[in-house]
Amino acid sequence: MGFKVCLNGNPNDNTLCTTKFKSLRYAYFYFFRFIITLYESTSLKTFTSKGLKLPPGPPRHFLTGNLRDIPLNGKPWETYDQWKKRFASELFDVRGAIYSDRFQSVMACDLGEFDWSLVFMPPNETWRHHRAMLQQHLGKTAMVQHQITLEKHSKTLLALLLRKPLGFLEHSRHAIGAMILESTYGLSIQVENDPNVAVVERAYIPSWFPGTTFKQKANEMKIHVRALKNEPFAAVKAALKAGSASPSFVSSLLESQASINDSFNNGERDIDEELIKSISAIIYFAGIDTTEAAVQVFFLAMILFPDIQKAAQEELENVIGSNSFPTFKDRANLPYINALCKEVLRWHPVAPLGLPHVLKQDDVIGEYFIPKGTIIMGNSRNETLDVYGPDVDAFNPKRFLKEGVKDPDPAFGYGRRICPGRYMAENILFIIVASVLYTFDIKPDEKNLPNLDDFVPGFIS
Ligand code: HEM
Repeated sequence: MGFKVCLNGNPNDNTLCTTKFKSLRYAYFYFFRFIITLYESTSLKTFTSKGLKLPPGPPRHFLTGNLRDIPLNGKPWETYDQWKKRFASELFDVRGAIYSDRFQSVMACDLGEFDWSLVFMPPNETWRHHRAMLQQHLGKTAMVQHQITLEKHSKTLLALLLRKPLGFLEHSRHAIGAMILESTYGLSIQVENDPNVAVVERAYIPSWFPGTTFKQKANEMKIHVRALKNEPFAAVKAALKAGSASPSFVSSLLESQASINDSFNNGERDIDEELIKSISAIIYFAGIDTTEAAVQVFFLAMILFPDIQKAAQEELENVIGSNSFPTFKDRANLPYINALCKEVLRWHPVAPLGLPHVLKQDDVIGEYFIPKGTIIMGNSRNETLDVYGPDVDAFNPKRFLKEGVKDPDPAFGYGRRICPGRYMAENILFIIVASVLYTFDIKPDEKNLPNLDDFVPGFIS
């Protein structure tokens, strides 16, 4: 398993590197960095006296540590891959109990009031409880109950594509959002100007807005995040009261609140409204950008590899014929389409460096000392390339048709933090891929061919 031991154990460094510091902010930064350097040199003495050393890594600079080594442009996963070849080890699974913490993002948790989100929670009782609840809704067996909704919105996508093919990016986001919102809240999503879609979409930080200050952004985020949690939830409550609620995760939780309270931990931990709001809101928040990006990778691959597109269309035609649309019932008979979906996740994992895990307590691996607070990032991009043989850069679904080939699981993260929405994501990807390829040919704009170097680095690439 590949991973990157991140630098100097200061969880704030990654946050700092993406923020533009000016004048006074620089002064604050260097002052605190100086204090941290002093602190680190003291703790360094403690473990070097025991014959231990820090894991190998790029040499650190005075005051800035390894901050300047973090590549901000290009393809950072390639730099981390070079580091991994020298520094790799096994951590997330075997030592998952201590390598599953998160760093507390001040912007998201304190200023943006995102501390209810399980993505940022430390791995405590509350986090375990939230994950167990999500499992009921997003686990492998729970998927059957969402498939009708997913099929319905895949057809909405086809209708939108027929009307305006060049809007394929916005149509895909709309369809994925509708699938997630309808299965979670039972809300019927309008094709245009849906009020619930507008509410949840606004919860994304408006970082593009020129002149927006850090504080303004945080205040705005707070308002939209509260709306994301409260408004779709309030709509379900109102529908339940009026007797018009469609079955959904939220409605079933609200209806069975009392009985669930008795069965969970013998009633020690309540399923209150706050909990229902938090776990349902995180589904949209964590699921939309990631799944949308995977669908974008699919479109890109189909443009670049027309022979693969053709092979997939032939399978669909042979299995489904010409009088119907693909459904989940066809899935078992569509091995090439299933393999193509896996190849989308492997070829360009949309979260190429996963989400940072943080070490909860000091640890020793061999002769190395890993200080508490060290950030560990799985190099998922590298993981999904490494194990699949020499033609790793090629988009080749056939690799997944061979016996015993591993699924591209690192695309969904690691250990105890592995993405709880992965089955939902795979289901959405399948129905979109099958429906779109069955109905349309995807062709590039010859004058404006996409370039593989145009992938933008970031949590989602
Ligand atoms: C192709 C689509 C998706 C990809 C590639 C993806 C990938 C990831 C990754 C890499 C992580 C971090 C795991 C770690 O820390 O090791 C994560 C976490 C998470 N994902 Fe996904 N995800 C996808 C779709 C979804 C969907 C559809 C949902 C919800 C329905 C979802 C919900 C979550 C949540 C709640 C977490 C936080 C888990 C925790 O911190 O304990 N994801 N995902």
